[in-house]
Amino acid sequence: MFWLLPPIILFGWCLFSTGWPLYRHWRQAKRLNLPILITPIRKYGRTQRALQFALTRGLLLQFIVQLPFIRVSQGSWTFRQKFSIHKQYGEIFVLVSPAGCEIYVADPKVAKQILDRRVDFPKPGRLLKKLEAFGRNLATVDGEEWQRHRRLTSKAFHEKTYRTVWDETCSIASVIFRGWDTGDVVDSTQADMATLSLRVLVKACFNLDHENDSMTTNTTNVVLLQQHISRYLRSLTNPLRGIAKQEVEVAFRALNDFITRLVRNRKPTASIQPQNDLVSSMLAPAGDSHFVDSEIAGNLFLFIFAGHETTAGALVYILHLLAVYPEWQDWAMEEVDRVLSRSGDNKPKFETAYPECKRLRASLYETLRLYGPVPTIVRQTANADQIVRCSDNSEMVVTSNMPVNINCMALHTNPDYWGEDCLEWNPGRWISSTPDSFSDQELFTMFSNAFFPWGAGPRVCPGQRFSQIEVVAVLLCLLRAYRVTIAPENGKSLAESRHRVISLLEASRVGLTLRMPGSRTLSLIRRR
Ligand code: HEM
Repeated sequence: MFWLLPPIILFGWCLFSTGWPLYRHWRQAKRLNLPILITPIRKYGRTQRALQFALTRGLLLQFIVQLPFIRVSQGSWTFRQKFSIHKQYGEIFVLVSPAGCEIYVADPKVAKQILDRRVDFPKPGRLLKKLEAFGRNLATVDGEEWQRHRRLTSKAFHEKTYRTVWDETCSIASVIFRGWDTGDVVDSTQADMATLSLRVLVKACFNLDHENDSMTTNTTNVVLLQQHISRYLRSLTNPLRGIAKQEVEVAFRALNDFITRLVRNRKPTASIQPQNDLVSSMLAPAGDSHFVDSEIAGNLFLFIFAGHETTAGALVYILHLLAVYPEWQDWAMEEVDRVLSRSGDNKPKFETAYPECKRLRASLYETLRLYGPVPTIVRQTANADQIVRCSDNSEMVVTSNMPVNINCMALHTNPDYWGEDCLEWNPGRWISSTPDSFSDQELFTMFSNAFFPWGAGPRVCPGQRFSQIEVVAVLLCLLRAYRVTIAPENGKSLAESRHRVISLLEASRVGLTLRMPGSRTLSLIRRR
């Protein structure tokens, strides 16, 4: 019988090491007076990895897969489950695991209060430390320090910047689409959109010209820089995904070198010849606030990452969605033709063309609603309890040091706000006139209460307008000359290929941002 002892001890230990913390956290959760969902599976732990393995290989029975605690224990669950868990547990619930308690919020009124109350609900510092390898930056600091970072960086976003974003995007996108127009299939959508958005950022924020500047003399350099960023960021979100340490170090050194050279080149002339861009804004003191070198480096890294990874992701999704839904592509094309015929110019101007592109903006909003790069916005309470008012006017007390996640995916797919077709990609929902009339069409704002792709409140994304202009310019350049379609795969019908693309969209994963696992081949058909 002695042989039974080790497995019994092991089983007892597992039970105790999971059960005891689970019990303590459950007691803590009870104080919140919220619905409780308990999972014995620890986020990022070994059991979660084993579960993920079993789920991806279909090794579990369907009824087990459908258990709520299994549904919230898989990676990227907020994207995959959409509103469904909240439908069962309510718009606000607390998830209890051996690692602790976390509140999930899909109540728009509560989400807005949390994002508005920057001091009561700061960002959880420990999560953001990873983004500080180059120095402290706007996304990783709080309190007065955050105010200083925001003041010094926001000076860089003005109408001239936006005009540069528009012009630069139009010129780069036209070249990319000409390159795609070979009659062949396009399998470089992700790489090309990442390069495009990085080049636009490098021009608009750093005033570096990819053709004339010695730092980014040719396409290869931007592509290389993009690869280093991508490798470095992947290593942050998933250190276990087999990226060799050496490769990460090479990527880190290359990025560090780029940032250091950029600052060194600009420092001597920053005060004599300010260039109105992000680098100038950070080098020039505003009143008595200024940045030290590591903060400049930290912010340059942040803007490189936040400014291109998110927009590139949105572009990849939108191109695939337009290809999957040709009827909405026709609808968007109608607007493009009208905007271009009005301006009578093949080179549409930012000031006149952009405000007219409402259907293109609607297509972006609808894409971000279902495939926004940031599916969850994380906050926590500081050292004091906080009271918030819910949509049903009841009060909720959030205890101190409690993680609070705004579940944007759930907010964006709640049928009460978005209707029964909430899971369909339907850009028309954003336009308030009859679908085929232009005269009185307006972009709907009634959804804005339950729509948080760029966050909200004081920490709302400073690149919101930047990214909208970039995406609209890409779509305008695409649809004025081409139609984008799914390239049928060998031996598959078009319907089957479309179906495969939809499955791929739904297989997206949440890392630092939401990403499709690879892009499918698209093709361009010339319109005229
Ligand atoms: C479709 C494109 C984009 C989306 C969906 C997006 C989304 C977001 C979201 C949700 C946040 C807030 C996170 C939070 O509150 O914790 C954020 C913050 C931020 N974004 Fe964006 N973003 C986009 C493009 C950009 C661009 C183009 C830039 C820069 C040019 C940028 C720079 C930043 C920065 C610096 C922050 C941190 C702000 C702070 O903490 O005060 N983003 N973004």
